[in-house]
Amino acid sequence: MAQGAVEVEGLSVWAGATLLVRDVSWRQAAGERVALLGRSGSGKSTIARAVADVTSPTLRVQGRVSVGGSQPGRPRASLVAQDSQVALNPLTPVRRQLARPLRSAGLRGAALDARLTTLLADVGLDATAVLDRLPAELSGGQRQRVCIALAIAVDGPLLVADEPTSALDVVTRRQVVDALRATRSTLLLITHDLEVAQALCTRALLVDDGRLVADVDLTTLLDGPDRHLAHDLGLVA
Ligand SMILES: Nc1ncnc2c1ncn2[C@@H]1O[C@H](COP(=O)(O)OP(=O)(O)OP(=O)(O)O)[C@@H](O)[C@H]1O
Repeated sequence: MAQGAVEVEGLSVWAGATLLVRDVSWRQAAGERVALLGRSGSGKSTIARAVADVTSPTLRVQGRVSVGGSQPGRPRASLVAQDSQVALNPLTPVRRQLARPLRSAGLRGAALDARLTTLLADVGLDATAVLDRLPAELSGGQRQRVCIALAIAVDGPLLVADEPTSALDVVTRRQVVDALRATRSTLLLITHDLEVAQALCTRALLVDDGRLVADVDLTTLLDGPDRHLAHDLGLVA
């Protein structure tokens, strides 16, 4: 399997006797960016967390998720979660959290510092303003961007981004979109912002009531023959 290629087969997620995700399957080519779209509560985050293998222990996951190039004992995906507060260690300054994956990749000294600066600049942050702060000392939007920088620093074969731009202003949103595009990672993107989806992806998987109901081209979904689907799922007014 090529580095970053994704195969999801028969993925189901249960909360007790309730089926939250029903027998979902798809494939992504290495480097392909795919949007997961659907109305609120349809199961997108649950699918994303199952793919990233960070599902809450109260849920039962069935099915197979393979990511080409993932290493045994290491996460198969980096997750940019909706709640950036949870993703970061509250007691550790940003510098140490971001430096950890870079050190694992062999960076030290001036090369490490330079990478920290460019990583943060790519998400629109000034390194001197954030590196020595704790997550709680940052604004919500700054924290969200640190999470994205962290996911990019990990440089895994797959990036799963759950509403990565929802807390950001228009200018910062554009910077984050550019940073995500620049990673060249395979991306599974969850968003309610169709402009962001279009800026990053050409393909969309549509989710309704825990099922995958369509695998479509985003252009035909928003402006072409599949537009009725976008209406039915509440993606457009
Ligand atoms: N740990 C859990 N235990 C029980 N039910 C859960 C759990 N996590 C999610 N659910 C339920 O699963 C369903 C899907 O939730 P999910 O967060 O995946 O939806 P979503 O499409 O990402 O929604 P949104 O767009 O609002 O973020 C919801 O009905 C939710 O209440």
